[in-house]
Amino acid sequence: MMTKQYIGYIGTYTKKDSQGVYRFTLDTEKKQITNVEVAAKLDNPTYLTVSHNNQYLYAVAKEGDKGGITSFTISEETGALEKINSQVTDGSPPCHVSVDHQNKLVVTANYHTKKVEAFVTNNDGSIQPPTDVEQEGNGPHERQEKPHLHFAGYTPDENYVVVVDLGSDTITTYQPDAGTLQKVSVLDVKPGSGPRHIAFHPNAPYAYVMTELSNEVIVLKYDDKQGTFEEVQYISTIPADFTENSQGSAIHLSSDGKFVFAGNRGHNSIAIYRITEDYTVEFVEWTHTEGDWPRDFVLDPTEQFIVAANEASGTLVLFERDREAGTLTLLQKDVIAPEAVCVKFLK
Ligand SMILES: O=C1O[C@H](COP(=O)(O)O)[C@@H](O)[C@H](O)[C@H]1O
Repeated sequence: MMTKQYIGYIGTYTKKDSQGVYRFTLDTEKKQITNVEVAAKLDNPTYLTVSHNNQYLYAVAKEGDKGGITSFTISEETGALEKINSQVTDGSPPCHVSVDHQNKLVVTANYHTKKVEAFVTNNDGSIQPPTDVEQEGNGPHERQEKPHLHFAGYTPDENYVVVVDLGSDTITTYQPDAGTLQKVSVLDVKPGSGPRHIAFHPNAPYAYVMTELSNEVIVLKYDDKQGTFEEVQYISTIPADFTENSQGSAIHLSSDGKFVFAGNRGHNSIAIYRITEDYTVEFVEWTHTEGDWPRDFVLDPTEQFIVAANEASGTLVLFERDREAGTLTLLQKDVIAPEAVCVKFLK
C-alpha cells in the first residue's frame, strides 16, 4: 500500500529550547510521527493557523515588547515556510489566531492586553496593521481580575467572529465589517468557570466550550441568524475525586459530529464525550497524554489519528482513534517538540 504522509506544524514558546515554528510528518501507513525540525525561527509563535487553501501560515509572534502576527508562504512541495511580513503592536503577543476560508481576515485574541485584533490580508498573503476592540469585565476567581481573551475564531458560516474570555466568563460574537469587528451579542456563562476555547458542531447549531478554571465542557445552542448562544449542559472534564491542580485547555470535535475531545492540563488527559441525539454529551473515557500539560491537540486530515502537544514535557504523542467507540489507543510518545503549544496540519 502506498505510504501517505501529512505535514504538520507545531507552535511553541521560545523561552527555553525552542527556536520557533516546527514542522513534522505524520506517516499514516507506518502510524508514526517523523522529521520534527525547525520550519521558521521566530520568537514566541505559540499559536498558528493555516489558510484553507494551504498557501499561507499565520503565527503569533513577539518582537521585543510588541506582539502580533507573522505571515508565511507554505511551499506546496515541501511545506517549507518563507516569511512574508509581520504586524505587531505594543504589548504582549496574542494567544490565539484564526483566519476565514477566503483568507481575507486574520483575527487574534490577547490574554494580556484585553484586545481582539483583526488583520486584513493582501492577495500575496501579507497582513495589514490591525484594527482592535478592547473587551471589559472580570469575574470572581483570583485569575479573573480583568478580561483574559483566549480564543478568536469564526462561526461555521463565517458571518461572525466568536471571542472566548476566561477573565469575564463571556462568549462574545462580532460581525466583521470592512476590517473592523462590530459587537453583536454577549453570553455570560457560569461565574468563575473561565471559558477558554470553543468548537462548533459540523452540521447542527451547537457549540462546545472548554473551561479552564472549572474544568468543564459547556454545550451551547447556537442561533446562526442572531449570532447568539444559549446554555444547554455543563459536564466535568476531570474525575470528581481528582484534587490536584488541573486547567482545561483545548476542545475539538470529530467532523462526523459524533465525538468531543477536551484537554486537561494537570490531570494530563484528553476527556472523550459522545454527542447524543439531542447534541448534549455523554462521557466515554479519559486517555492519558503520556506527558505533562497537554496544551492542545489536533485530529489529522484523515481523522484516524490525534496528535497532542504536552507543553511542559516538550513532547508530541500520537493516538489512533476508534471512530465508533470514540476511544484512543497510544501509538507513539515522547516525540521531542520543545515548549510545544499547538499542532496544526495542512488541510
Ligand atoms: O493557557 C495559558 O494561556 C495564557 C495565555 O498565553 P500567553 O502565551 O499569551 O501568555 C498563559 O499566560 C497561561 O500561562 C497559560 O496557562
